[in-house]
This record gives sequence, C-alpha cells and structure tokens, in this order.
Amino acid sequence: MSAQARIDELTELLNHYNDRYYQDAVSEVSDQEFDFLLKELETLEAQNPTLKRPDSPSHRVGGTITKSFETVVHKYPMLSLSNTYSEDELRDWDDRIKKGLNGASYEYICEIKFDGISLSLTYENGVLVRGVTRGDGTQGDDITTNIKTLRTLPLKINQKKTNTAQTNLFGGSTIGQNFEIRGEGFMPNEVFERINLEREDIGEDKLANPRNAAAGTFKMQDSGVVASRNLDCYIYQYLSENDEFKTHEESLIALKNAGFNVSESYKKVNDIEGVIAYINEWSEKRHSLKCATDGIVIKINDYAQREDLGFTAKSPRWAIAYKYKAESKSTELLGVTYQVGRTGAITPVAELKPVELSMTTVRRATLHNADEIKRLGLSIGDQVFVEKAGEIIPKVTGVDTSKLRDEATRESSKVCFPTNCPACNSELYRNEGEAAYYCPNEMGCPPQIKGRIEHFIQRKAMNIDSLGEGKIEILMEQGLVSDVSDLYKLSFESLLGIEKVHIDENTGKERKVSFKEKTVQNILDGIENSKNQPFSKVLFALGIRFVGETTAQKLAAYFKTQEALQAASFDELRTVPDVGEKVAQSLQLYFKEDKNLKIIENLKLAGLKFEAENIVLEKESEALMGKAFLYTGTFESFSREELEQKIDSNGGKLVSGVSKKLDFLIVGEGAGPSKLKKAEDLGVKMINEEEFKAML
Ligand SMILES: NC(=O)c1ccc[n+]([C@@H]2O[C@H](COP(=O)([O-])OP(=O)(O)OC[C@H]3O[C@@H](n4cnc5c(N)ncnc54)[C@H](O)[C@@H]3O)[C@@H](O)[C@H]2O)c1
Ligand SMILES: [Zn+2]
Repeated sequence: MSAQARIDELTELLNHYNDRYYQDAVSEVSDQEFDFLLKELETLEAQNPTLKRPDSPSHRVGGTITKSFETVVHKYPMLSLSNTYSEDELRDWDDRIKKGLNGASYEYICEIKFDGISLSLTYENGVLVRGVTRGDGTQGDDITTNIKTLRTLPLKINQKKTNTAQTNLFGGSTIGQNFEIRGEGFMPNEVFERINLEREDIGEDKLANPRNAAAGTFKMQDSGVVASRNLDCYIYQYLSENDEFKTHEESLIALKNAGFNVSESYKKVNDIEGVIAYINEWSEKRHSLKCATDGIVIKINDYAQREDLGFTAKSPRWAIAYKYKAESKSTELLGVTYQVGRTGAITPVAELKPVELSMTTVRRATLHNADEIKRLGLSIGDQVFVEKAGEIIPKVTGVDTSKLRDEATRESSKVCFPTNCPACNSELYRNEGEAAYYCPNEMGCPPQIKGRIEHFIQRKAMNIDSLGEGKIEILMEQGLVSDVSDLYKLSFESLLGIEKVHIDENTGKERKVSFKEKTVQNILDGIENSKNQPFSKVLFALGIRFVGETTAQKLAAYFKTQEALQAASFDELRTVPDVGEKVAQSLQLYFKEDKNLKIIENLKLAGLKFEAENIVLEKESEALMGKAFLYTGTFESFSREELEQKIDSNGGKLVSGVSKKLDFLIVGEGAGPSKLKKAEDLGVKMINEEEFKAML
C-alpha cells in the first residue's frame, strides 16, 4: 500500500473512532490499538509531510461539542497529553526535557492518570459558576448543573479554613477567589458495576468500561439521574491570572487545603529513575483504587520551566502520559456455557482455568455473542488470551497461537453457537440489527420465567425479599408459579412442608431449604406487603424491556394510570422525559400481547396498584445527603408518606430502626416511648418537625 493510501485509510479510521468515542461514548477498539494506529499515522506523516491531510487526527485534540448544551469558549485551551507505552520512549522524552532546560535541574510530579473525562471548573468570587467539558479543546459543553451533583466539589470556597491551613505552609500563598481548575470526572467502579447490572436487567447492552459510562453520564440532560450515579472528580490543575504559586506541588497542596478532592497518590521525584519507580509502584496497586486508571502522568513541577518548554498544537511539552499496556494472560478454555437471560437473550460465557489478572482470579469471561465466537475461532481446550476491558470485565481477546494444538483436535472441539435454546430447546432467532440471539419461548422457558420473577421481587420493584435464595426455583419446580401473578395465589397450605436440597455450585456443599411455618409466613407477609408498592414500582416490576426504574417513575408520574399508559400513542409516549423511540416501541409491543394483559389483569385482581399516588420526581436538594433518618409519631405538615418523600428527595435515607447508624430521629405527636428511650441511650440526635423543616 502506498504511503498516501495508508495515510488516507488511517485518517478516516481514526476520525471514525474519535467520533464514536467522544460523541457516542463507545470504543470500537481498545485504547492501546487506537494509540498504536495514531502513532503509525504520525510516523507516516513525519516521513511524508506533504501527504498530511487537513483533517488529520494527529494535530487536533479529539472531541467535539454537542448541541444539547450551551457552548462555552475556554479561557485557556484544554489540550491533550502526548502518550507512550514504552520506558525507552519515556527516557527519550526525559532527554528532550533536559535539552529544553539547558541542563538546569528539575523535578517531576508523578500523578495517577484517572480514566474519565476532563473537566474545567470556573470559580468567581470563590463560588463555582461553571463546569465545562473539554469539547474540541477550544470550546466545550456547559454542564454546570451536572457538575454540581459532585459531592466532593466545593460549591463555595471556605476562605477561613483555607487561610488557616495555608499560612503555616507557604507563608500565605492560598488559592485565589477567581480561578479555573481542571480535573478528571469519573464514575467509581462500584457504580459502574451497579449500572451494568441494571442495564442487563432491562435488556440494554452493557457499557464497556467506566470511562465510557462517565462520559455518557456527564452529558445527560436529567441531573437527577446524574446525581443518582455518584460521579466524582479528582482535581489536578490550577489556573489563574494572579500567579499564586510557583510550582505545581504548591498548587496541589493549596487546593487540597481549600477542600478540593486532590488524590493523595501524587509524588515528587528528582529524575527519570524516580518516575520509573513510581510507574512500577502503581502498576498493580492502581487496581485497588476505586476508579479506573490507564496510566501515569508525568509533569514538570516548576511553572517557569513549564513556560520555557511550551506546547505543541495538541499537548504541553512539559508533560507526558505513560500508559500501562492492558494486562493479558494466557489460560485454557475449559468450556463455553450459554446463559439465558430474562429477556431470552443468550450470552456465551467462557469457562476458564483460573488465572490471576489485575489482582483478581478470573474463572469466566464474556464472549459477547455468536459473531464474537466466530471471529475468535475458538476450540475447547485452546489456550486463549484473557484481558480486562477497562480494567473491570474480563474478556477473551484471542487464541494463543504459540500453543496451538493440531488441527484435527481443534476441529473436533470447535465452539459452535447453539441453534437451539440450551434450556428449553426452542429454535433461537435474531432480530435485525441486533447481535444477540433470543429464545422465543417466553412463557415456557424456565430461566426466562425465573428471571422475570426475580426481577419482579427485587428490592427496587415489589421488594419481596422473603422469596430470595433459590426459593423461586423451588416454587417453579413444584409447579406453583409460572408467571408473576401466580405469586399472589400462593397459600399457606400449598407452601408448608416443601423441601429441597441445594448443592452449591462453587463449594459443592449441600444446603437444605425447607418451608417451615415461619418461612411460609414470611413469604406470605412479603407478598402481602408488596401490594402497597406504588404504581411506578409495579410498572418497573413488570419487566418491560428498556423500562428501568427511572423511566418507570417518569411514566407513572406522567400517565398516572396503567390504562392511560396502555392507550398512549407512540408520539404521546415520546413526549415523556427520557422516553426515546426504543422505549416507546417496547411499551407498545408489550401492551399488544394478550398474555401480558392477562398478567396485568390478574395482578389487578390481586390488589396491586396500577394508579399513581403522589410521586416525587425530581430531587429537591442535597440538604440531607448521607444522613440517616427515622421518625416516630405523627406530624402537622406531613403525612408519613410525605415525610418519607421529603427525606428521600433531599438526599437523606430512611432507616428501619434506632441504632448507632441513625443520625436523626424526627419526633412527632404521640412518639413511641421505646424509640425515644433507645435513641437517648445511644445519643442519637432528636429533632422536632420545625427543626427538620429548617434542615431542608
Ligand atoms: N478506543 C477508542 O476508540 C478511542 C478513540 C479515541 C480516543 N481514545 C483514547 O483516548 C485518548 C485520547 O484522549 P485524550 O486526548 O483525552 O488523551 P488522554 O485521555 O490519553 O490524556 C489526556 C487526558 O488525561 C486526563 N488526565 C487524567 N489524569 C490526569 C492528570 N493527573 N493530569 C492531567 N491529565 C489527566 C485529562 O482528562 C486529560 O485531558 C487516546 O490516546 C486513546 O487512548 C480511544
Ligand atoms: Zn428457552
């Protein structure tokens, strides 16, 4: 291929990956692969400067602005960082620094490179006034309302605290009143995993990694949803007109003292050996951090020296990112299992000989879908490479060809995606434009039925936790339930005395489950109580594809009744906040099916709520954030429900009893003396209705 042809090809390919990455928060290839292709393009362009295209990704900061937010021009451009995966290249960079500084001595600050999206935050008169994305580097999206949901970000500088903390350090150099800071907004791993479980539950594709999830969330229109995702941000840069500091280190300490979330992980070193030691120190340790990381950033500490070194069009010369290669290990493919989800989607899972990867033992890895299995060309018994995508979900990336067995053996144990459901043997089908195969036997396929019932009873839905721990399976085997409405037909007599011995998959240990009187009563109480769940929860519990918890809340608040929702036209559905084409379509499909209507009818007969009461939609404030409340007695201005909603919508949480974990007991008329006594003994703060109102 000619240089021109390859340059064209790479330019177009990389521009495409950039669009997908920055606009849709999707990675079609790994970061490493992207970076290697970009390096190839840069090398070719350097050798053939005349062939470089004006739209080359090599001289622009990747990223765009979107139409859904106001555009803000950055006061100081937001650049990228040059990067390397190799120690040799890092040493070359250090040589260039040495030359650039004419032999003057220098210090580096090493920092963890958190993998999220860069944010620019502007403070005026000590108050946070704007939060903007990097965008194309020159201008970005104003996402201030979403930024304000970050709990670790001071909305206003506490000047008194700042001053006292500062004076003993630098003889008074504190952060100013008007400045800009930069940081990395990220989604904690734990939240990412939770969201993926939720997505899986409602039949959405899983997100590939926390970075993409963070990028998508920071640009959501509904800041209530953003708040529920507990995004966070590490601050790593301070910019102002007043030159408050002479070094980066001073600025980090001052930011920390002023209450900003500066990661403790940074370190000052004197030379490149110190940098390498830092890189080695964190190569494993970084996996224990609460968020995704993809490398180390190395920066010159002294601001005057930074100025001497300057910038290229795309990045500062005084800093570089060292990126860790994704850790990949070879292990044996023991088998492939096929899981049938609640929606009937079939997911292939690789069963692996256990292998240590990024500080965890990996036994299973996702194979995504049939196309992926074909692409990988797997045979049982192969040695395969396993990698952690975005450092969290293990996946099989290929066959280890250095340990290939003979062709005949491989051929005889080739992995073929099944044509029929592994659970009920129905022939599988695939929707146009979707990668997954589905089992069509909704009403008769046991894992689908079980999945739907498990979805129905979960805490966020009907909250029948007395039915957990394998009990659903037993009820299904006994022929007592085949859809969710059967739960409401269960009787004491039908349940009492049922027994089953479970064998734990992992330990092989036996465990006997028996439905004794107390168990049965618990189950029936749980089912009875579930009838009080509001319409929004019932709607979510039905398990309509793509209708998650929040969507269900919005639909319930908008339509008020199931009849109105069912009668709504496609266009009317689309007018509800958050309801897109996909959701609207799915709702219409759901209500077209007689079997679904039959279930709804049965649930109505059982007494479930299909009409909305007062529903709080939006978060009101974060005034009660992180505080645990309990109330006792009655109140003048709130009913119990209203009080609970108030606590919830202002960020507090309601707990079920008086304990040390309780922050406030709200005491009303006719309060229970035992609660008061216990609260007093434990030193729990008690407040009355007025005091509670004042907190809001
Ligand atoms: N997989 C794909 O399809 C695809 C597509 C486009 C880009 N990418 C990836 O994105 C990279 C380009 O993104 P980029 O320009 O944001 O570069 P980058 O993410 O590699 O590095 C720059 C960014 O690092 C972040 N950062 C984190 N911690 C930091 C710290 N302590 N100090 C300073 N900055 C810190 C900042 O947000 C900064 O903007 C590519 O190199 C590639 O790895 C991947
Ligand atoms: Zn099936």
